[in-house]
Amino acid sequence: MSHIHIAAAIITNADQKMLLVRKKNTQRFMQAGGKIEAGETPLQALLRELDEELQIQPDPQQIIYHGEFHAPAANEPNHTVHAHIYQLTWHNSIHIAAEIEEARWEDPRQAHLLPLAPLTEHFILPLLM
Ligand SMILES: Nc1nc2c([nH]c(=O)n2[C@H]2C[C@H](O)[C@@H](COP(=O)(O)OP(=O)(O)OP(=O)(O)O)O2)c(=O)[nH]1
Repeated sequence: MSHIHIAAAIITNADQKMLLVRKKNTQRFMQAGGKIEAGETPLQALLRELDEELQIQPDPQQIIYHGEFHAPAANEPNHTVHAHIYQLTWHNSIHIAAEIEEARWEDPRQAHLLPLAPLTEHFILPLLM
């Protein structure tokens, strides 16, 4: 079993909805974020991914760290994600990159109705309940 190290974010808006993204050619919704590259801290990786995927540049001082969570990887069989999970609020617009097929603001109580990555289903939603 291989490990994928990622940094990902719980992003909520003024309506208490959470942002879920579905990447191109995949089925499951998950947190914005992605793989941590060599030489990057998890927070640096998060800020880079949020800029790349959503064109947002949140203030690092306003980002809360929840810790590291492990779950089966959504899109890569026989891989586990080791995810550094952060949380922030975002009240402005987002502009999704080509690698994101769909982004939606979802009520956390309704999110279980969507196909979700295991990390989101088993760790993120319980954090928000
Ligand atoms: N971003 C993100 N990835 C997740 C979550 N849950 C989960 O299993 N993953 C998995 C999906 C992928 O197998 C892996 C992230 O890889 P990715 O391909 O999206 O990352 P990346 O943007 O850095 O893209 P690349 O370098 O591979 O092109 O982690 C999640 O909530 N957010």
